[in-house]
Amino acid sequence: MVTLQKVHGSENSFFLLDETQLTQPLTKTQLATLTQRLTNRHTGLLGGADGVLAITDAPGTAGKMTVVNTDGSFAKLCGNGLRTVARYLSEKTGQTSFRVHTDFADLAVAKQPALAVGVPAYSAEISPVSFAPQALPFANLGTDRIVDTVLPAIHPHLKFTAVAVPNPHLVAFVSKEELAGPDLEQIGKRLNGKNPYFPEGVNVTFAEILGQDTLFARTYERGVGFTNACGTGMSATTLAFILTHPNQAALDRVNTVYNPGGMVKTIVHRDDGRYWIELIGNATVTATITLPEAALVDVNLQQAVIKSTGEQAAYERFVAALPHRALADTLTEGV
Ligand SMILES: N[C@H](CCC[C@H](N)C(=O)O)C(=O)O
Repeated sequence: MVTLQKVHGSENSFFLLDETQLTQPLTKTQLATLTQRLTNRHTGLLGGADGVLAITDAPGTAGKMTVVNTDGSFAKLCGNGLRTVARYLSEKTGQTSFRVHTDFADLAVAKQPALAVGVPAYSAEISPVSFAPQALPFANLGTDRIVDTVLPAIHPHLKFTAVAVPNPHLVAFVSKEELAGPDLEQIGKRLNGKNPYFPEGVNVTFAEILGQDTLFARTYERGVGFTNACGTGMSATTLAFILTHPNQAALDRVNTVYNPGGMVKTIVHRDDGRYWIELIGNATVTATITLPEAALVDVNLQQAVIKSTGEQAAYERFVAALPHRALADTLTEGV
């Protein structure tokens, strides 16, 4: 038998699969097929999700995280997901501060004080960071560095910042009206379809500046579409905030980033000239799903036995007490 977890960070939800339970790891094709079925709002379980987080052994770290989007594409990183993987591996190994392996870096994670009763929290290192066109990649935009830059091919007046953390992000600071308007979806769909600018797609975030060190972020995700939160998106947005609004944000200072699913804290660090972002937020497990290994491999979900953990009620109490819920509630996606 195999047990998966339904998890979320800021209501950015995933199925977490520890593949070390399996007699042999899934192939990339099997993982992509499983993800497309399991996360589908109609054919999946528990109303679907925003992706699958697969854990495998990795020498020298507590484990490796692989991120699969709902469309079956693989992502270079997932910030909200990394916090839930950190919790899973912490509870599996008893460690509270360790590294998780990804194809691009071994990332530091740590258990943090709970955000509220019944709302466990973890921090996750978001890195490596690069502004280089080759890192996103982007092309045909008339520049090789996009920081606070108008890109007329994409929008007539918004100023964008493009950064890989290491998955690709395009960020713009907008008004409350723009945040809820049609442009984010239009740009997100266009740059994640066949286009000459971001050939591998890009996560697009619109953020409203609420005050010093305080943002509200909404993301149209590469390979997924709108989600309630995007951890790497909120991390990239905080870095862009510091670079483009230096009188309202600063390195090594705690930022609060609200999103339709809740809230995270971010701190941008710069060590030896290299940026990395510390992402702190909830790691909630809402259910466990148990089924025979053969059924999992064949994506035969009828035999799945689902058990609720009861944690979601505590998370909803925490979120209900947050400011900016009125704005969030107009933007929340089905979990
Ligand atoms: N869709 C993203 C991966 C998931 C990132 C997001 N869920 C996060 O929390 O960072 C991509 O393909 O780059």
